[in-house]
Amino acid sequence: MKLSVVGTGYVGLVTGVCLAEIGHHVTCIDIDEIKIEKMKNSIVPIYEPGLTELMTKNMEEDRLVFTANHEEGFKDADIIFIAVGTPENEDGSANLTFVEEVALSIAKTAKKDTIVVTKSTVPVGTNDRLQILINENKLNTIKVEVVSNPEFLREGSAIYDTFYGNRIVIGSNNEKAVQQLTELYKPLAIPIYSTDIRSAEMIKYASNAFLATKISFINEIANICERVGADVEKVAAGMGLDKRIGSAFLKAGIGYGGSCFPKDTKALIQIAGNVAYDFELLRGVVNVNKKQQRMVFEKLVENLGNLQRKKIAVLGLAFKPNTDDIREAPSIIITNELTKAGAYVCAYDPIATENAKKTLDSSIVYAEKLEDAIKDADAAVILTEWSEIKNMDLNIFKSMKYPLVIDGRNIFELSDIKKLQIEYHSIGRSTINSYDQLSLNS
Ligand SMILES: NC(=O)C1=CN([C@@H]2O[C@H](COP(=O)(O)OP(=O)(O)OC[C@H]3O[C@@H](n4cnc5c(N)ncnc54)[C@H](O)[C@@H]3O)[C@@H](O)[C@H]2O)C=CC1
Ligand SMILES: O=C(O)[C@H]1O[C@H](OP(=O)(O)OP(=O)(O)OC[C@H]2O[C@@H](n3ccc(=O)[nH]c3=O)[C@H](O)[C@@H]2O)[C@H](O)[C@@H](O)[C@@H]1O
Repeated sequence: MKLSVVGTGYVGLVTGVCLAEIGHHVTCIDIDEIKIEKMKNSIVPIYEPGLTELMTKNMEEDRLVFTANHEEGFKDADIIFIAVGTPENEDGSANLTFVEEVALSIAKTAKKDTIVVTKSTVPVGTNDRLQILINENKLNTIKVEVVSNPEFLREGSAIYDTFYGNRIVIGSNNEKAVQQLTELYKPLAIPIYSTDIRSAEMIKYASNAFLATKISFINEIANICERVGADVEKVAAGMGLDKRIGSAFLKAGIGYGGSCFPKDTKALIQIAGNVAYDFELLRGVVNVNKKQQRMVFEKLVENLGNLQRKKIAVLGLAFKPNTDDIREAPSIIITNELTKAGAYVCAYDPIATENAKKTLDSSIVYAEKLEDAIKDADAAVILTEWSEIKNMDLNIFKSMKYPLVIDGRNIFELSDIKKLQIEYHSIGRSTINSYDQLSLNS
């Protein structure tokens, strides 16, 4: 099939490349001409494991091309995927400007019957409105069928998720369109769940909101564990053994970040609000997350006191490992608080530093190596569970001025930490302070 994918971000580019890999001819379109030029030269503009190799392979095998010109990109398309951003408006609702621009552009330039597949996360009712928008603005006598096909991939494992996802959701009342999409996805051998458009749109928000709820729930449990002397890691493991609960998304930490959970939870609260429904539970989830994102900073102040001129090593900036994405990363909030408090922040991230430089306070210094960030620091905070940080030689903490470590991701075993002379605080687990004990004993 001949496909076009509009938007070459984390979703669009991965989708385009994977669809080419299963044999389709794909044209990826983006308004960002610099991005398009890069991709034409086999440069992937984002960090996503495995993407460069797969993209280059499919370009060489003539199944993948790039253009900044919508008309050229739509010319031969049997199916057009919309994968542009739907960022958050100030009131928390989803900004549909980019999606609507693409729909209008399809209406004005498409010259053959086509299916328009919305992969972008859009509020319930949006696809119906896009259908009307296209029908009312069509310049050619063609049939355009709008279908909802929400995306469930995760950054950092986007290619794996595309090939081995749990389900593909197709929302449409048009049997022919569903059949054509089923055919398109057949080589992936992933179960297809076909439903009406509005339910498909809601499945996306409900799924993200549910996962966010699990995270806020376990974070609340973690905060209680700290006060009652239980260990959240053990609690989560014990809970997860119950298949009805499941062990996924029960990792306590510094709250969820990223380009989707924060915006999609707020958008769903808005979607509910628009029909006069107060989604109380989800408001709680969002508020708990706000509180949790500040937790590392608060633990730091509690244990170090005044942060003026203190060197704080910030280990990890990306919102999760294996991505360069720092959109809504807890590191933004924490480094802001640190700089506001007069601390000298020395940050290290294996991949996300370039993006961080564009977003974080200009006073932040970026270390080339993990050990450079830690050396002579008054405290270190761990914000992303990169394997490089997880597997670091713990003796590096000896080079700190005072070995206070606040681990926001519970990446170290307490038994390993006990072997060091260190003051170690994590989330929902007991504090280890062998440094003070040792200094008292000596
Ligand atoms: N990032 C993720 O892991 C996931 C994102 N989603 C959803 O997918 C959508 C896209 O997300 P991302 O890929 O993260 O976005 P992104 O921000 O990484 O990329 C969006 C791309 O669209 C391009 N664009 C904007 N307007 C355009 C236009 N008129 N024509 C052509 N290109 C245009 C931008 O230049 C940019 O390259 C969002 O609705 C998001 O909620 C869904 C699942 C996973
Ligand atoms: O709509 C989206 O954009 C995507 O959002 C998430 O994917 P992603 O944001 O890439 O990453 P996750 O692995 O879900 O992590 C999100 C955040 O939750 C945090 N998290 C995750 C799991 C956990 O147990 N605890 C926890 O704090 C992570 O550190 C991260 O900050 C969903 O997992 C995807 O299914 C969805 O497609």
